[in-house]
Amino acid sequence: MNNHNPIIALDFATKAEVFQFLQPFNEKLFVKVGMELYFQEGPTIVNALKDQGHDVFLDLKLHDIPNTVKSAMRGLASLGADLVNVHAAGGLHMMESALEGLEAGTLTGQSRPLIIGVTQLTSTSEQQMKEEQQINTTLHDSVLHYASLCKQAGLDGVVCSVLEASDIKNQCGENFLRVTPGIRLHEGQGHDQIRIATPKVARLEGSSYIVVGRAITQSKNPVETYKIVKQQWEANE
Ligand SMILES: O=c1ccn([C@@H]2O[C@H](COP(=O)(O)O)[C@@H](O)[C@H]2O)c(=O)[nH]1
Repeated sequence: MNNHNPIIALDFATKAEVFQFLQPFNEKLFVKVGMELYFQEGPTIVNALKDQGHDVFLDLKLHDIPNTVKSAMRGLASLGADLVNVHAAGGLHMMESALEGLEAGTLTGQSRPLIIGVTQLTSTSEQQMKEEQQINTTLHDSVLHYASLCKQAGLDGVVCSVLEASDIKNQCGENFLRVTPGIRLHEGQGHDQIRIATPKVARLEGSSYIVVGRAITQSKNPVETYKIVKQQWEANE
């Protein structure tokens, strides 16, 4: 997996829309398949993207009882995705089971997909977390707590916002991945996201990977916007 490439969230409804979008790029990308696309197109969308040489993050955020998640991960392991995830809120046992399923389902000769845990969604605010989830701490501490739970379960990293990336790096180590959505080039374009940052801030704060959806997919010129995002993300200063 190439962490110089921003991960493009392919939040489209059909395979046709995806390949129309990808056609002008003419290069190997790191893309994310989420629920919208996977639930409509199924596993073949992962195979098709891999056949074109792209790295794939399969973002299905599994969250169920340990046995169900283990069996689901066993099935997902053979699809060829490079990165998969679960909700850390499912708990330590669920995350350990997810990892076991992934290891059991990985085909001989293939490497196991990396697995990360979603801490607090980047669309969640501290007030919302306190009122709706009844978690009585700061959002920052909740994210750090979930990160240490993910590490304890043997996961490879977390999904978090840029705002927590540097403290997770200090707490869990450089090699523990910080995958950060909620990326925007400009203020005031957050849509439903609450904890947002630019690609440049993500780099400075120690994100391992950035996930960028609408800023690229809904821009007038997605290839040009991708280049701007990548330049901010990669720049050596
Ligand atoms: O906490 C999370 C976890 C996952 N996502 C996903 O990332 C993209 C972000 O899309 P934008 O259009 O750049 O907002 C989207 O597919 C989410 O499902 C997230 O945003 N936050």
